[in-house]
Amino acid sequence: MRHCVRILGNFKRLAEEGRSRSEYVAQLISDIASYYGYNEFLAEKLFHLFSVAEAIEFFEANEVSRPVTIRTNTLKTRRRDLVQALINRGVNLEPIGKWTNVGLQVFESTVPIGATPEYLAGRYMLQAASSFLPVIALDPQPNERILDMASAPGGKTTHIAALLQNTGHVFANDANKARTKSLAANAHRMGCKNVTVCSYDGREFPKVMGGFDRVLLDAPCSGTGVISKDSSVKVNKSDRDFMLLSHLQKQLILCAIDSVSPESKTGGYLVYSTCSVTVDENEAVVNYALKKRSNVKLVDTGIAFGREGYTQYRGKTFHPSVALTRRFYPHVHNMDGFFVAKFKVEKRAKVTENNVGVDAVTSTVADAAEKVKKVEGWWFAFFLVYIASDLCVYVSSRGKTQTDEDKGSSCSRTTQGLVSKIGMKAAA
Ligand SMILES: C[S@@+](CC[C@H](N)C(=O)[O-])C[C@H]1O[C@@H](n2cnc3c(N)ncnc32)[C@H](O)[C@@H]1O
Repeated sequence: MRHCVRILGNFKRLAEEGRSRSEYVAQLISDIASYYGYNEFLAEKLFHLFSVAEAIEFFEANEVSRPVTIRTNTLKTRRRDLVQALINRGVNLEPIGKWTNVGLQVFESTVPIGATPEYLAGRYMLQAASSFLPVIALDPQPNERILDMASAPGGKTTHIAALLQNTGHVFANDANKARTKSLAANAHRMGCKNVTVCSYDGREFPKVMGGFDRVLLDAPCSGTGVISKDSSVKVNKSDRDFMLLSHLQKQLILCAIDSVSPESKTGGYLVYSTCSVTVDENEAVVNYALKKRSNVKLVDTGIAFGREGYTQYRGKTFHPSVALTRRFYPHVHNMDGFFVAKFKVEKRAKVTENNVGVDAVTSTVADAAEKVKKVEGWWFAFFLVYIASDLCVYVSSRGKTQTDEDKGSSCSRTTQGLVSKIGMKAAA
């Protein structure tokens, strides 16, 4: 491996005659796969995210556990008081960094950190540092109505509830009903009185409920950012898995966007996050959302560190604003691999009577007009838009404007207050 890395670092001078760069790269990927125990497909996918030398750092970092970190529950205590209580029990800990005023890193402990009286009393949550980031980006404001679309076991839900100081309302949803038990238990333990737990496929929103000030979509993902915690990811992911995940994430993100109220006085934001580092699950999903929903734009995440998202990757070009998204890596930030994007949702430019899927049609029409304009000139483009806008009104009135990818998502904006009808369980 070292040999290949050295040669690829100075190919012109060091390569053997007659051996191409791609031969060395293929050899290196195969060596990485066998040395670190990945299937070759995933080793290659992850390798291409970095320069050669950095790829090795990434694979090495995945072999090492990340620091144990906890989040102070400000509904029950102050960080200073928690530190004192835990020091008294023989825990050696200190603040994680300047970017969080609730996080603590545990260096060593004479007691199990997940079973102290302070833990059982809900004064803190055992939580990876990277998991703080989406909630920092979400930046919930008191009295807001917030949807956590894929929320179990509730690390981020309980963080949101704490930032709301138990005001407003958090709807904590997860499609997996069994997982909502630990979510409800965590909400209870942490003293969250503003959380309602529900179990829907996220793609049913906003049909079941909409009009949220902010939505967090911490999406189901491949987990390529948390390999140090779950090494099974190294061998159990195939090309098909990434295709299916990306497809689901695209459906979910459109529903998440449509669940945000553009009229919100204090918010109107969506945060999309994953604990994966692949482009298919991150920039490609965000870029898809930008294409499908003309009423959203990416904004700064408000997180002071992290690498910019890719705007170009292996022949794919994304919208320039995708640079506003943030990537976090184990070998760079000493935290799990993570991705965070923040969208502002604005009012739709064009509203029809039933407001179903209009954007998809108008943007397709606009795209077509743009192509025609180049070939045939302005007059023909105007003619096409005129005809097509009639078609748009016709199609949207029939409610059949969604693409295949949109279809499973039930993303109509028929927001109704169905809370009493949908069998929700109050967590507190
Ligand atoms: C990354 S985990 C969420 C972690 C959680 N946000 C936290 O901080 O504790 C992704 C979650 O998505 C849920 N999920 C998978 N498919 C879903 C869907 N179609 N709709 C809603 N939730 C889904 C999974 O059950 C899983 O709990």
